[in-house]
Amino acid sequence: MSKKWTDRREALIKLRGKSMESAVKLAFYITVCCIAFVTSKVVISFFCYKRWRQKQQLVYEDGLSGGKMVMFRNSMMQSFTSESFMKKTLKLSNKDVIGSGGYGTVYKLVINESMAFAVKRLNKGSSDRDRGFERELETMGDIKHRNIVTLHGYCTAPRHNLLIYDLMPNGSLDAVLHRKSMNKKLLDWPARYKIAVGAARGISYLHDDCIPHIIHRDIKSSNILLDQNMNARVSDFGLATLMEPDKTHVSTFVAGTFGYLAPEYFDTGRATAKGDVYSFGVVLLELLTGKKPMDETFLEEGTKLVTWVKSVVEDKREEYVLDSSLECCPVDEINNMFGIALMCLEPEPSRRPTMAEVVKMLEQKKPEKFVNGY
Ligand SMILES: Nc1ncnc2c1ncn2[C@@H]1O[C@H](COP(=O)(O)OP(=O)(O)OP(=O)(O)O)[C@@H](O)[C@H]1O
Repeated sequence: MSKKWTDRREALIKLRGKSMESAVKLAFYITVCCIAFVTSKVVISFFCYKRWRQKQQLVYEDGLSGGKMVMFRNSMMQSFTSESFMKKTLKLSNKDVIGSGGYGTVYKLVINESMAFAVKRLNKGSSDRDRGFERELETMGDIKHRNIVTLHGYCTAPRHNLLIYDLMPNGSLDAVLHRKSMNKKLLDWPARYKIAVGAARGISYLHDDCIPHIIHRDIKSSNILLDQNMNARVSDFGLATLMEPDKTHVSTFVAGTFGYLAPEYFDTGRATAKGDVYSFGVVLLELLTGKKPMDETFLEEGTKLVTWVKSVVEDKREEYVLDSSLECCPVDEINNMFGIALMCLEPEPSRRPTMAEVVKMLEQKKPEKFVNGY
């Protein structure tokens, strides 16, 4: 009797062992199947994305000039080919110049009565850098936001690289604010506030919503362009990175512009999102005072816009530094913007707000009367 029980127990144990073994095998097969399934999905998605990207681009290689033009396809671009576009860009001359900066010259390219672009001709780099240039531009081509100047395509040719942007009919904030020939009346208080909010939204989008996150590195009033409704559009993002000589090392190359650079940048040479916040603070001061960060009178007195405003605001004499054309504007709204500017200009980066926080603070105190809405 007891032997019978022992046999049964052994048989039972063997059976359990076998079923355990098959359960482990089953789990193993299920895991392998799952991994294979996920991997195949990733691979398929990758190839689908590559095909989609190819479809999104119109590529034209010009055998004669050795150039290549890539247009990111969108509804605006459907009606003409890269070939005709390239031919028109090759005809651009001095009479089409609308501006120039540290990276090159900007031309107005008119396609027809209803369509025009801004073409930026960049000084040429090495071929290695050009490959990096193309990769980065493909990323930039994906960025679409109403407060960012759209990049429609690019052209690489042996002697120059071209970037094709939306043309901003009202030029740059710098020109409207500081050039005597421009109509400063366009910039009443609500218009300035709208520009501040729009630019903040654009930069916040680059910092938080783009993957990978983008640090602009050169926020300044000449990189804030104005569309037909005086909405702010941030331009030139990524150019500082594109043009950097060697991205794999910490660079001593100063990518930004004096007067806008955060103090820590001079010590570390590292660009950060908080550095952009500082530069944006300088732009807010420009909007409030109507003065350039490196105004000649500041240089003569051995000071600069930020230092001058900080000392006056500490004494609660904001009206003394305010642009004379803003004197009749609501004091609390103006003080609010001064307060936000000073937070952005904190010497210690960790004490500065993020751009998302700046957007929120600006939106909380919007002026009641806005030009063309928000
Ligand atoms: N998309 C655009 N639409 C209309 N005007 C533009 C456009 N892009 C640039 N501009 C004009 O061309 C000028 C030069 O632009 P660019 O970006 O080359 O130099 P910058 O920003 O002034 O200086 P830096 O190159 O040193 O940053 C701008 O100030 C602006 O007036």
